[in-house]
Amino acid sequence: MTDHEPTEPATDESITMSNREPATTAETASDEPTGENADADADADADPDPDLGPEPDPNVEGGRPAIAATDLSHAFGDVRVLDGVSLSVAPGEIVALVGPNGSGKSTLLRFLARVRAPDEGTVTVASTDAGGGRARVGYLPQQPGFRAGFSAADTLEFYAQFVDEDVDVAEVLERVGLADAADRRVGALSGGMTRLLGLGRALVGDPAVVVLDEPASGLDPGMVERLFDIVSALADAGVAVVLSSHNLGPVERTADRVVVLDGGRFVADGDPRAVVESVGAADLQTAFGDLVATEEVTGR
Ligand SMILES: Nc1ncnc2c1ncn2[C@@H]1O[C@H](COP(=O)(O)OP(=O)(O)OP(=O)(O)O)[C@@H](O)[C@H]1O
Repeated sequence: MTDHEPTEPATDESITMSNREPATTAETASDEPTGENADADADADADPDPDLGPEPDPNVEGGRPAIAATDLSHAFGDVRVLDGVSLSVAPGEIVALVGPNGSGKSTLLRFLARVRAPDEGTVTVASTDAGGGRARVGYLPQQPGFRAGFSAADTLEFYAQFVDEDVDVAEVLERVGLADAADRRVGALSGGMTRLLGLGRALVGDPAVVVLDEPASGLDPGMVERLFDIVSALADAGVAVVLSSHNLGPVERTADRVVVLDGGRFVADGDPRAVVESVGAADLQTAFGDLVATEEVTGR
């Protein structure tokens, strides 16, 4: 840490989450527009017995999911966003969540990251080691926010304090393509670079589950490819990855599984080829248009 040590967490939702500790930005701040921070207190409700981890699932490769969401339902006022969706993700699996604007992807990802709890349903994350290691989820929110005055490296050093593992911040910055920007003030980073820093923050401490909300948004084509390469490398290392994206080309090439969310439900769930073939489409982009009923942002 340098002499510019951050004294408080950044300004958005969290990062690498641990059950009950550390006290991260999930508890202290949010990008939620309606004062939902109190919901972070409901994390325990979302994960009633985290030490046990998810139940074995015969549909999941290897038997036991890294993360399992069961029967999640949620409404914002009159708007029912999720209607009984369940999702299990195996270690090393890449699940891409796609859907129209406003279909509830970010909401679902927040539940998976356990920065807030759904009205109904549970989210359970496997412990990182069978003997009772804590269950952690690395999370990139849709709009990562940081203290503008600190450097990229100092920012990750700050978050490294909250994990047990030794963190090589330079290596994390290298992984996400920000090695040359290590000493740059966060306030001077471009939008895409800020997102990459958010990705780096999600990877601090090598969580077994990573939840990425539109990680490719705002990245140039080369960085989009690099982003999906990073995702593939994470999966190869056994990390369960759940991401949302509107970049359907890279999603089709990279994801093991595509889940299409529309109308509060999953309207397709399978490997990209199966989803494309299920509607006789040529590619995922075309299949997406056939699968989703929403023709405009309707508030759902
Ligand atoms: N905190 C909130 N308060 C009230 N309504 C909300 C809140 N968060 C989301 N919503 C509503 O829930 C619905 C789903 O929003 P969400 O951000 O999850 O969609 P999304 O699929 O991630 O959209 P996009 O692709 O545009 O990012 C929208 O109608 C949105 O207006």
